Amino acid sequence: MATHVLALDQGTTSSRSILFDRRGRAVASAQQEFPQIYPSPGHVEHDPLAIWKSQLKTARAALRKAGKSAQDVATIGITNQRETVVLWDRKTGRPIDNALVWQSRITTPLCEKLRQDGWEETIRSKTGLIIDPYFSGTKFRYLLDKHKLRRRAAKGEILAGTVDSWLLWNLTGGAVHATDYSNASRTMLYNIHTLDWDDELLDLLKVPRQMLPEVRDSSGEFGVTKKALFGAEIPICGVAGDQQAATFGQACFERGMAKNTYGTGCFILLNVGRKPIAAPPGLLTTIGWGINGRITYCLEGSVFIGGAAVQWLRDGLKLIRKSSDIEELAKSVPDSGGIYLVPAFVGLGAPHWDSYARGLLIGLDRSTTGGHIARAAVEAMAYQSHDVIDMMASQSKVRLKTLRVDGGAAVNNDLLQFQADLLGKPVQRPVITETTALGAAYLAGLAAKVWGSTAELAKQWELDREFPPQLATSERKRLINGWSSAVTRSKRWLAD
Ligand SMILES: Nc1ncnc2c1ncn2[C@@H]1O[C@H](COP(=O)(O)OP(=O)(O)O)[C@@H](O)[C@H]1O
Ligand SMILES: O=P(O)(O)OC[C@H](O)CO
Repeated sequence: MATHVLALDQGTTSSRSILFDRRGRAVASAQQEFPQIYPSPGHVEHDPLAIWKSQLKTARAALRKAGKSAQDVATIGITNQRETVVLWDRKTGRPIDNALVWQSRITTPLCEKLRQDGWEETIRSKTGLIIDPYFSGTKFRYLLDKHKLRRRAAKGEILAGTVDSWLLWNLTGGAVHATDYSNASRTMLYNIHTLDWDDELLDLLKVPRQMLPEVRDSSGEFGVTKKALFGAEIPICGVAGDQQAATFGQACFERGMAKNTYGTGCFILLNVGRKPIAAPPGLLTTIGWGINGRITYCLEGSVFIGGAAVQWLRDGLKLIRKSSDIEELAKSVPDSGGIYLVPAFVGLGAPHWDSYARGLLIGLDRSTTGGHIARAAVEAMAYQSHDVIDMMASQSKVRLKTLRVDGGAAVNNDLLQFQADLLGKPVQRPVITETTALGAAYLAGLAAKVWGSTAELAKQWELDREFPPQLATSERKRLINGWSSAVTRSKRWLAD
């Protein structure tokens, strides 16, 4: 009997596949990086075929490593870097151009124009999003304009989608053009109240509905893989954007439960229940997942530079050799010595959304060492996450019950302790931190009846370590005031 679930985790810098058993344990995994393409400053692209080929290769490798075949796999779940868009030809399956990656700022002028024309409120109320090049809508329009494909798109000859749809199309041999609620909610074209592509916004961005995927439950049927790919057909029963999948993998099933993923950036999602509550300033309302047509909504705050600041210390300043060395260097000093690093390297994301802000290191004197800077870089992840979580908790009327954490930098105990200290709330790290892939596996496995209910999944969540807050309120306030004034100084740097 097929008892395993294969998760395909298509990330920004690499494709990963993990095979899970019934108890949610990773049996085997494989990962492959693929090239990042930077055609001009602020513009990032991927080759869609490199995405597909690397994903397929890792899926096959994970099965091989586990000594399993397609017959052992009950279902596949897909999770993906979000907002990144691909256009392809329905007949040939060939991509029209490189994928425009979520980080790309290429549509900044178009977004500026939408803002000037007063679309902010309409877009916010319909989609839960703010106007920013981050989201897919303006990217679809950019590619349609660039290749003059609107007429063919309107006839359904050109298809468009986020990375999940692109993988689904290839996995099913061109039989299925679909996405799930969570990915659709990141396009700036999807109405999160009516649960449909929004005609007014499609018109505004001149995106023909015919090219867009059908939107389905995150946990449900998405077709089967083409037999030639794995030797037998495997049902695909789960799809979700990677941050939503991580929230699901962390078993944040109840209102008030939140997760923070500390990776290149930091992505915080708070489950707010069955109603799409309006987000506080600077935050987004987004769809977490849909199961049997029932939607769970989340508030989201995305911090663009988290662990990437540690990479900068490694590659730019050469203060450390590998990312994990940051821990020892940071421990060489008792505190940051009043140093703050605001890593606004690509502007600031939530809750500030200032694309003109730039990085700032402040408070230096002759006693400053690499240790202080290392500490400031780690603390910056916690400060930025604090700003988002504080805004979520104080202005949304949803009480934060738990903060669960994951991502590559969540191995850093000092970071998590500092986070708990800043929030005045405990932080919980689970045993399994591959929560993105696990979430995709759970969504697929629920639909394929590998697991019976979310209650059963919640029981599988296991605590590795809890970090209780230890700092006095006055000290917490002092630190946060210092941080806030550093952030203020970094804002609008380029604009001025
Ligand atoms: N011990 C550590 N302390 C702080 N940051 C770390 C540590 N180990 C890794 N990182 C950072 O975590 C990030 C990698 O996390 P990961 O979840 O793999 O990222 P992503 O999925 O966004 O590529 C890198 O930016 C790296 O610098
Ligand atoms: O691929 P990641 O982990 O960097 O995640 C990217 C996010 O989905 C962008 O919104």
